[in-house]
Amino acid sequence: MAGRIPLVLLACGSFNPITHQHMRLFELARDHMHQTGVYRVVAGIVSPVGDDYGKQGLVASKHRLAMARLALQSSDWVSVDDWESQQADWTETVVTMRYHYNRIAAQYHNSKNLPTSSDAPQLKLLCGADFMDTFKVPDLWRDDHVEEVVGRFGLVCVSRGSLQPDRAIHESDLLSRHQQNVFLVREWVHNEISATEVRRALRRGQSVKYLLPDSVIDYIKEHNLYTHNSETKNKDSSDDVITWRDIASKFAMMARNSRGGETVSITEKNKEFTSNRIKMPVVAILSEQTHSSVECLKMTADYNGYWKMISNENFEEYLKALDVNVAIRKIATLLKPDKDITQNGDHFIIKTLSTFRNYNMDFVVGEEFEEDLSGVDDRKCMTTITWDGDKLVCVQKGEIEGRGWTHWIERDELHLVGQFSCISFVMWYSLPGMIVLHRAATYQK
Ligand SMILES: Nc1ncnc2c1ncn2[C@@H]1O[C@H](COP(=O)(O)OP(=O)(O)OP(=O)(O)O)[C@@H](O)[C@H]1O
Ligand SMILES: O=C(O)c1ccc[n+]([C@@H]2O[C@H](COP(=O)([O-])O)[C@@H](O)[C@H]2O)c1
Repeated sequence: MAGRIPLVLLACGSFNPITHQHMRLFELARDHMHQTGVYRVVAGIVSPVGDDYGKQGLVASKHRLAMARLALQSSDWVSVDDWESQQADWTETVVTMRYHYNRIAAQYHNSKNLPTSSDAPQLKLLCGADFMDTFKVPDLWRDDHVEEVVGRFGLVCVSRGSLQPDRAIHESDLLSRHQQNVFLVREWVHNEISATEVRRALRRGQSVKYLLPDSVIDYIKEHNLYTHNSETKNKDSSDDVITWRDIASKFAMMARNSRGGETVSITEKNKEFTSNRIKMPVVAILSEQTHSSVECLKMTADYNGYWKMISNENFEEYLKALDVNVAIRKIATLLKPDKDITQNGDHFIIKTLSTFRNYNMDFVVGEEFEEDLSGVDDRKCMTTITWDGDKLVCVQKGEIEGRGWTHWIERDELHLVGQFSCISFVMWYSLPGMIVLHRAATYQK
């Protein structure tokens, strides 16, 4: 590793409490940065946010620091730093980065026995994909701060669930401009440990063993940390106190966890909301203009997943009406194609997979595109998919009138109805591992 740039990774967050996955972030990031052939990771820092952050259920920083220290006893390169949490007010991330960068640079310059060829260490922010997604929440981050975080320092971002950080970069001019300084790390072992879920389990008296180190579990028990009472800390006392931070954290949580239907609704316009609970970098003024940005945060149902077909009604009739030849019809009706759906906001990739043929759709809701149905009935259509509430409604304009389909989710079942003028088919999918009883009558057209 001689000649490489020494690198320190800094992770900022609540760590409420620290989990195994927080620590995995460091290991994944270090491997990735070593693979670049450019960097040599020399240290990692966990920096828990101060108590003024005001996030729901945030226990005192002395406990979050103590738990992080216990957890990281097994690491010989990652440590916990209390500077951020000791500040009188909530501290913006870039301020924490500047502090650590200056501290590390001073140490480097004061060090007597440095090889002359040694480069000064760099500092990069380590985060999960949900953290990077919060950059786009209106008025949450100052643009010049994001510019400094990614431009001056740099970001190492680890994938989380179905969030697509490469798309977030593509859609942001600022992030695209500094793309060479944003390192995306793919976590192949999907690990959806979330501190929120850990706290929920603890409140319910359920086991969190193997999600957290035993020493942290013992600490939580000893100090009776995560209870129904602690979770109400910083909870809105009044419905009309809405801050951008509330919206941001709700948005990030929904993006990560939502399984349908959850929305952020702002009922009052042109009203100024200030928070007496947390120090805000901005005062959120919900004007007509910002109201519409909040509307953008609405999450519709989450279609992500690998869906197994469990029922298929009237499909042969439908294919027949589309003039699909008898041989293909026979094969198609014997198959049970699965749906592999990747959804990132309004961007969808729907793969229909079978042993005979695969059919892929890649679309953005609301944007018309030319759909080539080769392998289905070999026609072309101008296709637009729109939201009708939580339903995805597809209109396929072309030779056949009234052609289209509708997808929707009920509990853990995905439904598909395809139709044109007078004929329709119904398909029904479940996530693997679910036991679903077939109640055809309920779903007949
Ligand atoms: N399972 C995970 N995969 C990838 N990144 C994660 C994961 N859990 C946490 N992180 C990242 O760790 C950092 C600190 O996270 P934080 O303390 O907010 O924990 P969290 O599990 O995200 O909490 P919460 O459940 O309350 O949102 C953030 O950058 C976050 O994106
Ligand atoms: O610097 C900012 O403007 C800024 C805006 C929003 C969030 N942050 C930081 O991002 C982290 C988010 O942590 P969490 O637990 O809310 O996911 C936490 O360390 C915050 O201080 C920072």
